[in-house]
Amino acid sequence: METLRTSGILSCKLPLKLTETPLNVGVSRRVGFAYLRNQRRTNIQSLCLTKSLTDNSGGGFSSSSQDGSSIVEDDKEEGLLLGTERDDSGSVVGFHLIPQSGDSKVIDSHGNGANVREEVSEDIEGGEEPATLVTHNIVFVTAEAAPYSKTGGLGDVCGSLPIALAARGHRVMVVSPRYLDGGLSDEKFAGAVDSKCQIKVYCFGGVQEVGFFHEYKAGVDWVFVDHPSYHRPGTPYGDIFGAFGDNQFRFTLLCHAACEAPLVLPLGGYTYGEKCLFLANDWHAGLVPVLLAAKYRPYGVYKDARSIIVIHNLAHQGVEPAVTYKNLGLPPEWYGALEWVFPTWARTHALDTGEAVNVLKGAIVTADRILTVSQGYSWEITTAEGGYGLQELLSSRKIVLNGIINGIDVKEWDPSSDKHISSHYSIDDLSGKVQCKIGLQKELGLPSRPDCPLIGFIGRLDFQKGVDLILAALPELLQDDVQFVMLGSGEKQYEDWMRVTESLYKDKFRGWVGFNVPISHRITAGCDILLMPSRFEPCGLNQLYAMRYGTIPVVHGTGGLKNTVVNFNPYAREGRGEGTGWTFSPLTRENMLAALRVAIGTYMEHKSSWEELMKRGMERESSWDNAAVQYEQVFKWAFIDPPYVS
Ligand SMILES: Nc1ncnc2c1ncn2[C@@H]1O[C@H](COP(=O)(O)OP(=O)(O)O[C@H]2O[C@H](CO)[C@@H](O)[C@H](O)[C@H]2O)[C@@H](O)[C@H]1O
Repeated sequence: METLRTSGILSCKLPLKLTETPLNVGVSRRVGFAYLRNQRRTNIQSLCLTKSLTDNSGGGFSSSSQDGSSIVEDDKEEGLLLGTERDDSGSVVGFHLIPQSGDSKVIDSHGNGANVREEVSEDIEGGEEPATLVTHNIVFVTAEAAPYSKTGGLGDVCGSLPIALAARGHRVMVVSPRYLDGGLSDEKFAGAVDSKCQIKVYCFGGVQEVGFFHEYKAGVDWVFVDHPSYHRPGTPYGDIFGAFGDNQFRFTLLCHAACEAPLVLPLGGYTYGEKCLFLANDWHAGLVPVLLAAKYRPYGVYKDARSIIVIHNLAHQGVEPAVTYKNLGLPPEWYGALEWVFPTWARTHALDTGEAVNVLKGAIVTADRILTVSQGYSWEITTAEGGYGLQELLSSRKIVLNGIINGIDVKEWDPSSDKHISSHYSIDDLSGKVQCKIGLQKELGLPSRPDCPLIGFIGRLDFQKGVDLILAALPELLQDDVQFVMLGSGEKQYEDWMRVTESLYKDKFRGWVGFNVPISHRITAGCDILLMPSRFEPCGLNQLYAMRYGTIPVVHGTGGLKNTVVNFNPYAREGRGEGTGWTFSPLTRENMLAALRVAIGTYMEHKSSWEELMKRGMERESSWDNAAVQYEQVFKWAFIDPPYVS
């Protein structure tokens, strides 16, 4: 089958700088200790020549070895203790360098400076604990990455987690489409230059020429896959007429391109090589683990790579009619991996056999590990209520299923420096918050009333976010002396409802239909309460932003909301109180109204409790640092096991 060729290598127009290191299989497998040392010297020398690296600070530096993991090297020959880390099958999965003393440093392959990385100690049979630094070549594959593209939380995560991992010494690439819509947003891609490297992707009955653009920023290689199908008005997924009909094609291209990128792109002079760790995000990237198993490993490529499917939202699985399987560039015998049969009740007519392909299912049965964005959600997806039909499959892989709560970009979301808000404030001086509230009321044309409780909602207007509950409860809620602002876009019925409600409650309600990041910051800062009645919420970011801005979340106790918002208890800790918001459950209009009314009552009548609530939320550690450490643990587990599909 044509698609089995790793055609990208052959058709890459840019001559690779590292011609002495063939991009073939088994580089890492043949690596013996002596070979490795020599090879590393060669690499480091050429790295120094290419990039004029200097490291005068002592300690050491690292190179990215051709096979993947970075090796921290002491610059004194006699100080070097290097050991290979092997898995059960004897494959090299990492390298240990144990410096004799002093700090170890990691220099990224772009030579843009040294990153001092926390040392990770490993127990070695009860004796002294030498430091072990194992870093990885990580390839994020995602349909969106902020600030280049963002329609929701996926963009936020894939725009900030890679930076956090790069700062910890990993070599990180993010592969995402180069969306151009002919408007102002195209400027976001202005810093990405054409790599002049093109590959051929064999799929959908033909051959597609795909290019790569590249920008190195914040320690990360941002790689944008270029193809005419990404150049059109609308969001990454659709336009005013709905979802694009060719999304399966567009994201198939993304996955094929992402699998080739580490092999063909000499970023900063070096390819990432075969020993990568792919983080495939949601169904759009779900073909990556399948391609590794079906297209590459049978031909000896990516034998030592690992893949993790990161599920941000199980409700979207990339399901299309079974006949489309032949378009995906996969060998026919792998059909079973994607095979999906709808239950009888879900079929549309008597002749509907219910046969389909499900890309996310393919990822779940081929990825080495599965991650979700909170512990709560990692359990929910194994249940009939939260599994969207995949619960049994996910349960069968429970042993490799973990949840890690998302972090947030604490620089972008910082009330003491946020460029989008009218006044700055911090936990030590909250006075600016009321200015933000007044500013928001003015901007939206609401009466300027600093004492009136202002409730906000930000998010997609759809079933997941529980907008129907807000719609059902608002007429009653607006009987009280409150103001309510909503920012969102999505289902037309809700957008229309927002417009009508605004005209009915001119002094109390404002609905901003659309996607507007600066306004989302101003609502987060200006409101007193943020409402999130999500039916399910894998993690949720808005409640994290809200807490950081001293805005109290009132949320349905589900998934990541339950894991991140601690219910307010004024009597805990000998009357000093604890909690950062309110969680209600089960999800009913009455429960939501009751929780809101308790929150409003506390705001009106217990000012000091309210301030304590605000401060506890603002103090909460939400940076990516914690999450990045947990991700590293999962990476480690991924490399301990042999590839799930070899
Ligand atoms: N109209 C608008 N204008 C401006 N900004 C808007 C907006 N509507 C939404 N946003 C922003 O988009 C992001 C949405 O974050 P969510 O966590 O709600 O993610 P979402 O449901 O998209 O993603 C999924 O992935 C994320 C990441 O893993 C999970 O947190 C989440 O639970 C899961 O459903 C936030 O930054 C929010 O401020």
